[in-house]
Amino acid sequence: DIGKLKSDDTGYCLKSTKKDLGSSCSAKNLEYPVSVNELDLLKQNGLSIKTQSCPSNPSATCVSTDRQSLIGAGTYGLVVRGRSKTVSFPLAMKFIKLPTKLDLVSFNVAGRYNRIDLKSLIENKGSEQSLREAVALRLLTEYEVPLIPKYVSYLETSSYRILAMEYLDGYEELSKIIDQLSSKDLLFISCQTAAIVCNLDQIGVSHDDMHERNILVDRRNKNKVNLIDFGGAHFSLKHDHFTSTSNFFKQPINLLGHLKRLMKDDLIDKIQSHERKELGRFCSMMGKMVTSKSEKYKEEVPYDYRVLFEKYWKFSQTNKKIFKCIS
Ligand SMILES: Nc1ncnc2c1ncn2[C@@H]1O[C@H](COP(=O)(O)OP(=O)(O)OP(=O)(O)O)[C@@H](O)[C@H]1O
Repeated sequence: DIGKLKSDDTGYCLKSTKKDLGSSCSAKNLEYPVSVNELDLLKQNGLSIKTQSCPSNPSATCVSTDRQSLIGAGTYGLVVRGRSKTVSFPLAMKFIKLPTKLDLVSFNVAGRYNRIDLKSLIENKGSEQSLREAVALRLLTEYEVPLIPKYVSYLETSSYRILAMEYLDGYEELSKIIDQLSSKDLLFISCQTAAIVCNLDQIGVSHDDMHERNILVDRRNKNKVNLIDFGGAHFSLKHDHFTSTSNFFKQPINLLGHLKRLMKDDLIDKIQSHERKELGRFCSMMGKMVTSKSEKYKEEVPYDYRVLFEKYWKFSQTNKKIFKCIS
């Protein structure tokens, strides 16, 4: 993982881009010192991480970045393994150093369980303010949207913003394995991604940073997909923003290229052109297709979408209205 990182002027590690492949990030940039108070705060919240002495100052304590602890480092922070007393699954804990220019959102909470009030979030108005990614994951966890890391906790200290979420154990970035996958694998992975996107769309969340690095795949578990990195997520209930189109059908260029080759008759091109005319059409057609009880209703779904949904991507919907891809 360290091999794919690079250092930049500000001293943060950045994910490598195509241009800087091979550059490395010095260990100093992975130094995240933690104070006794910060460790206490984690403990009070039932959270724990592995620590080590800091490489540049062995008398200080740092977040451990050994092989077992380090998950990765993105543009904003370090992601390490952790544990929580309140959940049974392992955690991915994202540490973001301050001051980092961060995208925060305001919202209110309501009800017995202090759930996020979606309307206040959409309007970006409310008494609470938090990191966009933490709010998005918390909202999706509250709505029980599957195939997204579950939100566990969010803490702020004088040096860090810390997001604790479910660790996706055994998953790999699609970008790293895409060339080793069969046509059948790619169809199933893209189908699951489309289902996730339409589940987000129903709640009013658009990911807005869809690319193969953020699509994680578990090859040991029937190519199960999870979507990560909600730092650029947006909230709206117009149902016309994402929809799969502006993101899924445009951004993961490599995946899209594969799909174009796999699906006959320029199907993806045709659907893209429908989507350009009417944003939101893809997810509404998916909904129509899964709720059509008879062939007669299905005939109302335009031809290109029917071919896509009957031949390549098959969906069902649970009683909680969650779209699922049928393998
Ligand atoms: N919940 C998770 N489970 C497993 N791995 C994760 C999880 N979240 C993030 N990662 C890994 O940690 C690394 C950094 O995460 P992420 O992409 O969220 O960081 P970022 O700083 O927002 O990155 P970006 O540069 O894409 O904005 C990635 O390599 C990703 O695969």
